[in-house]
Amino acid sequence: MTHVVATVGPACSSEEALADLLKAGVGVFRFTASKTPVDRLSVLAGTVRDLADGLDLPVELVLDLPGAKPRLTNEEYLDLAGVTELVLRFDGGPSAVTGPVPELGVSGFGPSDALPDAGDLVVVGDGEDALRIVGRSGGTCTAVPLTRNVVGIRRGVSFPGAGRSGKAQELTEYDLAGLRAVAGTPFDAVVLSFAESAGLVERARVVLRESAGTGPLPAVVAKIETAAGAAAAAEIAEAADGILLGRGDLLLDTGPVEFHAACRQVLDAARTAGRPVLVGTQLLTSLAAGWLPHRSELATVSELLEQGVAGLMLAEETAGAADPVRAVTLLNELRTRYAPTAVRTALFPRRP
Ligand SMILES: Nc1ncnc2c1ncn2[C@@H]1O[C@H](COP(=O)(O)OP(=O)(O)OP(=O)(O)O)[C@@H](O)[C@H]1O
Ligand SMILES: CC(=O)C(=O)O
Repeated sequence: MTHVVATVGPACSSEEALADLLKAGVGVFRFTASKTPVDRLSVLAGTVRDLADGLDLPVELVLDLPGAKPRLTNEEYLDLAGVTELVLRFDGGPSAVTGPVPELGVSGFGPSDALPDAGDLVVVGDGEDALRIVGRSGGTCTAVPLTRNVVGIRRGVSFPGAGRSGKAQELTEYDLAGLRAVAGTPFDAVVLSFAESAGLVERARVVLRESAGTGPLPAVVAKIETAAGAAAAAEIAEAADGILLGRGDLLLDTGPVEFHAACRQVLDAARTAGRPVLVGTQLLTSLAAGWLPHRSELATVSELLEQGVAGLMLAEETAGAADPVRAVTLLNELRTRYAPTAVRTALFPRRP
């Protein structure tokens, strides 16, 4: 059975909104630790579990750990309309988004990392916005916006051409702290972002085992979202309990031409290893832009349902868009039409 997965965010964090999503067909909630500390997410996850129990509906709860990715540090939205120039500070310090020249801190750059230079492009989030660097002085760049949208909170940033794929990856201090905090929380699974090797999954399991003692372990889901991750999908799928195909970041890394081949590589590897695969990002985002969804999104979602993927994950559609219930309702209707299976099986049965 294909599960409807919803990302929790500002558009759906009230109890009423979460209950509405459960009633509309959400079977799995994803909590992103890139935006909110794990202890607060654990409390919210407990609320969702209680709501589901009260409605007598099954639910699984997934904690998504962000991995190493440069991010903006802003705690407030930044409307790019009317902004002609802004400052990017690569020391990870706080942002100041009000004022004629907004300042955005960027975290995730070490002292030896090469900074972008004049002429380079900075892509914000999944590509909703882009900036062009026009000058650099030490660790600070000036940039001009190429788009006019509203920049969300702590969005990831990427640097096309710089290629993050293949960078040696370790669990970050933040992810390690998240893994240590998971024991005893309601989470059924943790997601490791930017997985590019089986080793990352194995190291995470060791940390989980150390902190869980003899208690049950959450499942470990590897999020594959780089070309290097797709190339290593077979070994990652063997090691992990499930795969999340993160199409948002994947496109930023592969570029548009290799994107489809990389997605296929991941889906094939998960199927061969017999692991559940969730597919996420920009499944029904067009619903927020107009009344009817784009035909290409409808076709992709319906095909993924026919293929029998284990889950389809809404991100911005439920976390940030105006009408999360509408997106979930449509996904549920498509599921009934294209993947009609009455039997619900848990995605992540608890490991001993
Ligand atoms: N506080 C929040 N918590 C979760 N999502 C949020 C929040 N505020 C806004 N959102 C929006 O919800 C969506 C979740 O994005 P996504 O699933 O890509 O998570 P992410 O990987 O943490 O994001 P990013 O693209 O910034 O790396 C985005 O559109 C994001 O802007
Ligand atoms: C979900 C996610 O992180 C992505 O699509 O990149």
